[in-house]
Amino acid sequence: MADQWQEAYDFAVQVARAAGAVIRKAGEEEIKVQTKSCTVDLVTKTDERVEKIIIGSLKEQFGEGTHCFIGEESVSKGQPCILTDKPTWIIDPVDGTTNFVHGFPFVAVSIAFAVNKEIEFGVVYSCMEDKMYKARKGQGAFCDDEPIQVSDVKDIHKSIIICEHGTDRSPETVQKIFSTQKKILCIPVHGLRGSGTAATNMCLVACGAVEAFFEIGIHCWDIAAGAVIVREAGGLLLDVDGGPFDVMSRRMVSGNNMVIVNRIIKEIEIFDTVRDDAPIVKK
Ligand SMILES: O=P(O)(O)O[C@H]1[C@H](O)[C@@H](O)[C@H](O)[C@H](O)[C@@H]1O
Ligand SMILES: [Mg+2]
Repeated sequence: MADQWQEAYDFAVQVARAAGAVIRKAGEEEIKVQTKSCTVDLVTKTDERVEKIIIGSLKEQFGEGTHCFIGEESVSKGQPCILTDKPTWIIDPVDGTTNFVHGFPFVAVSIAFAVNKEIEFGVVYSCMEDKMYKARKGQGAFCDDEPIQVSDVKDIHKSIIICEHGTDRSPETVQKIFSTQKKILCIPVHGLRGSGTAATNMCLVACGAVEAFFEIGIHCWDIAAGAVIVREAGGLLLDVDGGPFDVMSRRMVSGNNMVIVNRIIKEIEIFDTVRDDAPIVKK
């Protein structure tokens, strides 16, 4: 049953586009900002509304009960964040909420679909740029229906690397993040960048605009769709310690080839995070 999930893939593209239109419209109105885990972890009514629209449409299309859902805002309200073998949608309704709040024009809808814990397809709609990135396992990666490919640069000195700062502002963590960035910048590389959305960053790796993107502290909904897009564009993903990529681990290096990725890994100062699927400890 080679094309078992084609309908779901096509539908995800449609849903992401519609969700992006809602975000664009909401960006023209007054945005009320609230916080989640800390004062720099922002959320808006649009994040919640768009997640409801996406999950509602998917349930209507595929039937309640047959598919599982992991959505950023549902998890923050206490829904489980466990990836099982069942068909599971992994959704970030607004990746780049801080950008959205500030009018910084990189905001993405990220929708991934996993079966047997493997990501079958991913859709990232960069809604302010109106760019639709998508990939299905074994079928290549696309931006607006044009095939995309990672860069062929092997010399780290000729690379651009994306790194983000995340939302953990403890001085020890910030120190490690800046120390890592300083070491990479001084290799030297051509430049460091960051769009403020992990999903978009991964698409920038996939289309060859940058050579690598790494982050500790991201969540499965930030990177699940991007992961299959990077792989299908010829890139690779690893854990920040060089081990296998684990979508629930909150750590990831994505890049165009092993030479670049291994060189980045050498410089990363790792700090602790709690896995997305860790049991919730009641206080
Ligand atoms: O919370 P949203 O969905 O906007 O996503 C996160 C980004 O994707 C990260 O790369 C980024 O570093 C931030 O942690 C940001 O929170
Ligand atoms: Mg996100």
